Amino acid sequence: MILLICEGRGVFTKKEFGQNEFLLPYEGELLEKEPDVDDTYIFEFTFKGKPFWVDASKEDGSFGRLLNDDHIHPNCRPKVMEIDEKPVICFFSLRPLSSNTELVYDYGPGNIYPWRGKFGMLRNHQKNLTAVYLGMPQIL
Ligand SMILES: C[S@@+](CC[C@H](N)C(=O)[O-])C[C@H]1O[C@@H](n2cnc3c(N)ncnc32)[C@H](O)[C@@H]1O
Repeated sequence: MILLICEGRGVFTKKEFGQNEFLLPYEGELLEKEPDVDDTYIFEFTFKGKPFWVDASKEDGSFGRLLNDDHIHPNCRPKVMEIDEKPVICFFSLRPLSSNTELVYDYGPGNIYPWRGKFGMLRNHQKNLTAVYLGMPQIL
């Protein structure tokens, strides 16, 4: 995990991945009712026609909750998997990824993401320049 100037924390690969490879899960509390908390770390999805939410607001040391948004050049995507009859959100690579690549996915449509303006575009082209190391990165 690395701290970025604009986005806060971000998750980077520490090895190569092939296309469509499993990367990591989005861990948190699985809920069948919309939680009444700040939605920063809430992942909403449908499974078997029903709405679900994963509440990852707890700082539990997991990485899935720390992936940033890039709706223009996402390099991974969340997929709803079924494990023990329960839905689990797993991220898969959209293309081969080299080591030291920030994992980013498209948070979805909407005008609710303030960074998707001028500065978001700037970031997409200057990513290498805005990344700074603060502490030890962790291995995925
Ligand atoms: C699920 S968290 C991602 C991890 C977050 N960076 C952190 O440090 O905890 C979502 C939040 O990250 C930030 N974020 C995500 N993608 C971003 C982007 N492309 N540009 C700027 N901020 C972003 C926003 O503050 C957003 O509310």
